[in-house]
Amino acid sequence: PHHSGSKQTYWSLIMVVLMDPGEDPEDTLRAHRSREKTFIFDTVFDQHASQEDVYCITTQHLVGDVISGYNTTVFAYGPSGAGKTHTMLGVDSEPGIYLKTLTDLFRAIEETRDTEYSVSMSYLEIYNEMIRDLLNPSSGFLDLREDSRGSIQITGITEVSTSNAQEIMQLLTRGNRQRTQEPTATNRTSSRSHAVLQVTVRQQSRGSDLVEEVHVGKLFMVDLAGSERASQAQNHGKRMQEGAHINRSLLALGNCINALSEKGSRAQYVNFRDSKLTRLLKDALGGNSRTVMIAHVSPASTSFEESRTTLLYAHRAKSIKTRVKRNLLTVSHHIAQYTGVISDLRREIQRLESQIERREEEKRSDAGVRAAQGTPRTGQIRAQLVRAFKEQLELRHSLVELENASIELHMDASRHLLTLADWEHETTHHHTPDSTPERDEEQVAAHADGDTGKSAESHEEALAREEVNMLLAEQRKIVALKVGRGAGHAGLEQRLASARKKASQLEELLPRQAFSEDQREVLRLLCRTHELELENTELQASSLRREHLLCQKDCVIQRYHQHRQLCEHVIQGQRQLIHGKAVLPATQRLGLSVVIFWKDRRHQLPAIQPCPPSLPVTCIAPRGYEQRVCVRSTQHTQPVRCLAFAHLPV
Ligand SMILES: Nc1ncnc2c1ncn2[C@@H]1O[C@H](COP(=O)(O)OP(=O)(O)OP(=O)(O)O)[C@@H](O)[C@H]1O
Repeated sequence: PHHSGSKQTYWSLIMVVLMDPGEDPEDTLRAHRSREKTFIFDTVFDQHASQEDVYCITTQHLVGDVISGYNTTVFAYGPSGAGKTHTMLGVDSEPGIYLKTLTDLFRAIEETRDTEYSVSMSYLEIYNEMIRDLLNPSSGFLDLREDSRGSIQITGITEVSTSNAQEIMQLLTRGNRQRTQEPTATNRTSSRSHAVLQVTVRQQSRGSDLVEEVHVGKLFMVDLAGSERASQAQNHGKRMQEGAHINRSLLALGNCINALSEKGSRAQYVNFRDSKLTRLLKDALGGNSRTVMIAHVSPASTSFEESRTTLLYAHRAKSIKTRVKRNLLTVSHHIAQYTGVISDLRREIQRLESQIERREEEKRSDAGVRAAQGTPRTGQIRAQLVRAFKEQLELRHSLVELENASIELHMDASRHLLTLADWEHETTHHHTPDSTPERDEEQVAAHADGDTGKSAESHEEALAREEVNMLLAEQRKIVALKVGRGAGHAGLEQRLASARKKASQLEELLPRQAFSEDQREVLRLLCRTHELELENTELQASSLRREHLLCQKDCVIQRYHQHRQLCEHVIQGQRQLIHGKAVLPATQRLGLSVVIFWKDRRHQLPAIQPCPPSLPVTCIAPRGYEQRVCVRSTQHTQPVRCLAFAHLPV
């Protein structure tokens, strides 16, 4: 029942009862074999639901999500002729979800001030496992590719930017006319392909001077081809072949839905690669997307089987859990800024060069000042001077790029080290409370033997360490490129210094007497440009350094936080011992319980290692650790309950 008291109708139906048409209510003997089934969904619409009702309840809430940078998907699923295209595209008098969503999206964007948005859309169909651009059908079949981040791209697809709802409806209707439609036994205008309308919303806001934040929200609206039973569809030849393709991709979709809905209870391999449709909907199905599935069924008794399979699919799809995260891209401005400075300077040089040329031509035509013109040698020197200046610019550009790469590498390495530290913290945390003296002794012995504890080290940790080593090696290479590798391998810095020297030598070579005032002016301008460029570069470098410092400070804060947690954990343990809450193993009760911090040389993080209770205690720091506290005691005749040493890093 729906209440139409207000302007908007609210639907509170959530149950579908699928009744078996072959069932005789009088036949009590077959009652227990009834195929009647009840399904519960988030919402159910009956034949009275308007396009507005369906849109408001299923899709409207996704508009805000897309604007905030989330991936969202709506797809219409169901047998042929059940009304999928009607729901998604609709007709001019009753437009469907496509147009209503886009209208709301543009309205929401218009209402938001101070933020820059750009919206683009593409419309494609998957017909017989081939992708066609519905906005530019003459472009042939397009390729589907997965980029390095795992997101799906369609190469060469037309992206249209428009905010006019009318224009969009025209585009979509025109696009839909290009869609492969054929009359079938079940639908006069049956869509023989899957249609996908993709809307991308980019929201740009300047977070700081250096880093720009970009939220990219994607909305997929999918009108699937109708599933059909070959026997009922009575299709032949081409139609049958299409039907087979449609059914195959829908089967692949069904398999994915099955596998995904069973995830969690038991591990399942989800094969998205079986069809273009599932590859395209990968994120929408089980990844980073808020997804709405609108299942369509016909109330006709002749459609009982289709309705049953559709409802079963939809029911399974309901249990799929996706992991949604906001798509945030941070665009580094470092390189852009430096490149900006350099191209400004290039423009300046060009201006100076044309000025020189212009002046020279003016002088050539002016016979009176011919004497003041430089000799051919002067012209050569001047050309060399400009070349030297250009060389300096190129070198500076390369240096800036190297600096940026080095910083990125450093930050990557820091992140890896923090993860490793976390891992170490976790393992220690894990080992300490339930460590037995025997195990502790084994561990220390293993460390003493020079074993770094590789057996205990997980494969992931080994990989992470390898990655850190690679990053550090890369960093060393960059340093070598910058400062050089001894004789014969001059670094960029050295080359820049010699280019500077060369330029000043050339300036010295210019014959002073033959200098016209114009030439002097040109050189003065060149010098000024040099100075400005230097100032600029220095400013950029210092802001880069500042940001790097902030980043480093973040890392340090995080490290201290981890360290504090570790200390709290130790203190808590010791308190428990003091108050007698924790029971020590018999051997330990008579011995010395010592907690020692070792300082990790590589990333300056403390590692906690309980010592064996047997006395005397000799602590050997594991390889890679710097020993900060060493406890040696032979004095304990009395049982010592607890001693704790905590050596905090400076
Ligand atoms: N709720 C509705 N109100 C009015 N007409 C409808 C409704 N649903 C469907 N129709 C009409 O029924 C016919 C079939 O619907 P539609 O083409 O949307 O089905 P479909 O599921 O997309 O089929 P196929 O998978 O074969 O493409 C169309 O003429 C459509 O206008």
